[in-house]
Amino acid sequence: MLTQDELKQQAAQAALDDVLPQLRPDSVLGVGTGSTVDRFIDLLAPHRGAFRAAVSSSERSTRRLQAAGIQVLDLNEVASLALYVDGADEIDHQLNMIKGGGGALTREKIVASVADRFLCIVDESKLVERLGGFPLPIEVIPLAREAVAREVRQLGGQPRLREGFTTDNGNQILDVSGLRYDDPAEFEAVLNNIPGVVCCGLFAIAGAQVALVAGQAGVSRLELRD
Ligand SMILES: O=C[C@H](O)[C@H](O)[C@H](O)COP(=O)(O)O
Repeated sequence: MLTQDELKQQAAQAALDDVLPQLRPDSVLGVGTGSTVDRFIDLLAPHRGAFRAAVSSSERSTRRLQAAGIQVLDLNEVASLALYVDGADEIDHQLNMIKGGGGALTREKIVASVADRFLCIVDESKLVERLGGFPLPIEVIPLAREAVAREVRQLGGQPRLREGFTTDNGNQILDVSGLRYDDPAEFEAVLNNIPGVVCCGLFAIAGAQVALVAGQAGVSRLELRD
C-alpha cells in the first residue's frame, strides 16, 4: 500500500513525463504551489537546461525554483504560457477544483488564467464526486473580513479565519465549510462578486484541462474534450 506521500511523488513524476517532451529552450512554464508541486520542482531541477524559465504562483515556490537553479520570471514579463502545473485540494470528474489549502489561490488563479493548459497533479484522495468536503478558502481584504463572512453565512457557509496566516498579497483567508452548490462555476461567480473578496478557491470558471491522479493501481489521466 503506497502512502499519500508516495502517491504525490508518482503524480509529480507523471507530470514531468508529460511536460518534458513539450519543453523547448524558449519555453516558460507556469508552476503552482504545494507539497505535490514541491516534488515536481525537485524532479524538474535536473532538466533546467531544457527550458527558459518558470513563472511562479507563490513566494514558497519561487524560493524552491530558485534553489533548484531555475530562473523565475515575473508574470508581467511574459506574454503567454503554454502550460501551468499545479496540485489541488479537491478535484471532481469535470476537473473543477478547490484550491488554496496552502493559501496561494490568488496567484495560482492568475497564473493559471494566462496559461493555455492547466495540468493538475493529485493523489487519489483529492478526487471527489462532488466538491465541498474541503473547506473553501477565500482570500479577503482584511478590512472586509467580517463583511465577507456575513455574506458567506447568508449563502449557508460557516467561515473560519485562518489564524496567524497572511497571504503573499498581504491579505487574510476565510476557510468556509458547509457550502452546497450544484454549479461550481455559477457559485464561483457569486463569490467573486462579494466586495472584499480577492479570490475564492473554486477553480471552475476555468478549471484544469488534464488531471493526473495517482492511485494504488497507477496514475490515471482525466482529460476534458475541447
Ligand atoms: O494554496 C495551495 C494550493 O492550492 C495547492 O495546490 C493545494 O493546497 C494542494 O496542495 P498539496 O499538493 O500540498 O496537497
